[in-house]
Amino acid sequence: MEQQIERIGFDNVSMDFQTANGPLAVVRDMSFSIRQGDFISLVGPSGCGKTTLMNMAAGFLKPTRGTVTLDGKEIEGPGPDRGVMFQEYGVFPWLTVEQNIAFGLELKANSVKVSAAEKREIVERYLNLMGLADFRKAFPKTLSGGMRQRLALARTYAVQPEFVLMDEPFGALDAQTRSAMHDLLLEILHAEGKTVMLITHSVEEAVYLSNKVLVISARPSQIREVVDIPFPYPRNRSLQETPEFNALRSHIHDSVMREYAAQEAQGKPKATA
Ligand SMILES: Nc1ncnc2c1ncn2[C@@H]1O[C@H](COP(=O)(O)OP(=O)(O)OP(=O)(O)O)[C@@H](O)[C@H]1O
Repeated sequence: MEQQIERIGFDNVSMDFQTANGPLAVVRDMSFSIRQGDFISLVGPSGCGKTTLMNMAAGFLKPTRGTVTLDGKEIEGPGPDRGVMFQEYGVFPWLTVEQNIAFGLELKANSVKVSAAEKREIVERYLNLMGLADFRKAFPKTLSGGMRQRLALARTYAVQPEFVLMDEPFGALDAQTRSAMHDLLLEILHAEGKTVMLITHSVEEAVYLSNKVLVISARPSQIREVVDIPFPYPRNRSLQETPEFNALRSHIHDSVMREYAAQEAQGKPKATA
């Protein structure tokens, strides 16, 4: 079964940061697998190390101990196989909408041959898919928040990464736009079959989008719970009205709140770096 193949593996991973107040143990002995086709969400208290874990998968950070692997090989750095989308830095303000989408392709062209015609076709495809075709010459500052987010998604997707790593990508959006982005994302994933790692503070978002939710504990973080989300794809909004959805949501919510309380009890994070 495709679903069972491990693609990204965290094997006994620990991360300590050196801070002005001494070493800070952020991640401790964490092991988990992201399998082909998974949509896996990480939820947990603020500052517990979710971004740190994503940065390791992206290849921006190496663990202090343990290994993070891609198809069994240790991850040594970033690559076009992993598209990363952050909340704030998804788009370049000095490039137009179409230039932003094309940007990743320029980088990719260094490693994989992409012809000019192919590039145009990919840019067109994502302009249309994201409803941005009429804004191709616009600069990001003239777009709404939702449009900018769609642009960021288009840019990440245009490179056609196998993995999409997203850190709170919808955090700044209003509820309606956020909800529309969820459905757009599910639609694209259904069409293109990607493997996704999402960090979110919204338990509802995690349950709606994922097939697996990892509840991360207070620091030094470990996996408190792995919750399988059994709803088949494609999903739609009516799922959120079901008792099964609500039961999972409140279970995960309670679990996260316990970790928030545990982290509060440890005192405020000492690191300011
Ligand atoms: N380069 C660094 N040097 C020192 N400390 C760091 C560094 N990067 C992160 N930290 C600390 O590690 C902890 C975990 O940070 P991280 O950003 O991974 O948490 P998070 O779970 O993503 O938080 P949030 O949900 O608030 O975004 C924090 O206390 C942070 O201050």
